[in-house]
Amino acid sequence: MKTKPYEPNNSALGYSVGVTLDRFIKSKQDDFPFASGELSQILRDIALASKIVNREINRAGLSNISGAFGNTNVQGEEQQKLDVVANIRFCRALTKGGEVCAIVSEEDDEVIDLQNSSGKYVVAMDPLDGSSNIDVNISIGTIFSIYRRVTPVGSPIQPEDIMQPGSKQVAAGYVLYGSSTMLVYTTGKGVNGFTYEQSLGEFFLSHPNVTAPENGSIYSINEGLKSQVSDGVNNYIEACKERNYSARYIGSLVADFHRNLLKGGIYIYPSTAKAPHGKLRLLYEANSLAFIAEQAGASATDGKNRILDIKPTSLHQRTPLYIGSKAMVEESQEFLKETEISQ
Ligand SMILES: O=P(O)(O)OC[C@H]1O[C@](O)(COP(=O)(O)O)[C@@H](O)[C@@H]1O
Ligand SMILES: [Mg+2]
Ligand SMILES: [Mg+2]
Repeated sequence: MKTKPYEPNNSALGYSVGVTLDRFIKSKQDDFPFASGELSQILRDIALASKIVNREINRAGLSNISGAFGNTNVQGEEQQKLDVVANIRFCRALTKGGEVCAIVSEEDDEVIDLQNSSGKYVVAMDPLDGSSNIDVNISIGTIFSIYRRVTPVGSPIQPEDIMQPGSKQVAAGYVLYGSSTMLVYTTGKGVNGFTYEQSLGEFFLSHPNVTAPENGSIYSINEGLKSQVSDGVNNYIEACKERNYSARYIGSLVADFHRNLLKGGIYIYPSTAKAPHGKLRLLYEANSLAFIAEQAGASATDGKNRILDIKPTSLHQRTPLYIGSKAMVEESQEFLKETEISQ
């Protein structure tokens, strides 16, 4: 029998759909720290939940899951129905996936123990970030960090399994529900971004090996906080203005971070008079994005210390955050030091 190798005539297609997230994960599995397939499964579970959440978000205005849930979470913040829905979807996917033993979620005051005697991983997550933007059709996100538990698999979960510094993350990522939906993640070997093709129900590699510009000309801060923040922060923002930098602030951390990561810029949520430890959460906002930032060549500090070096002391701990292009983060720290010295 005559045979021939498969040689598709790609010019007939017009475009190639490219590499799916699933294939990409498989092709990179050997890069993973423990390479047994469990971490790959967690990433798949997160991708699956994000597709469901994406669908819920898209139709929120037409369904009864928009608006407030009528409850406040442990942070004293009003929960939106979609915060609750997203939390359930991600927790369910991670439970059914079978690789996770515990979940830390913004929406749950305590650690969720999945009672999974074979789960080697702990996930910390902000199921829906930027929830004040849900009902006004503005970009929102999901943020996640994955850690390997440190105590023996099968034994009861211990605080040291949960309270690990960000430098111990084995993977982290975010999903941006924006003008298109994207999943961006790292396993400590660079950062890759995938765009969701809704009609095919698949994420495709669209942003291979993301690298952050060394410097930038975008600054992102809630300027309504001006009277509450330090002189150092205000002086740095003034310097940005004098250079005609662009002010861009969406109010969804994932969206603000993503833009600055690709275009070059800095996102600042400093300590304020009302929130001396800042507003953002270390375990499932700052750590995840700091890991991605560093893997892309950017950086993240709390104004003094590298975010990834901070040893957490409480589950929903907050931290100031200066994150983005290396040169901008460094310069902002110089402004903070100068005012500290002159005070
Ligand atoms: O309204 P502010 O104070 O500028 O806060 C905005 C920040 O708060 C957050 O919304 C907090 O996230 P949640 O929506 O997950 O609580 C960030 O996404 C965002 O950057
Ligand atoms: Mg958030
Ligand atoms: Mg949230």
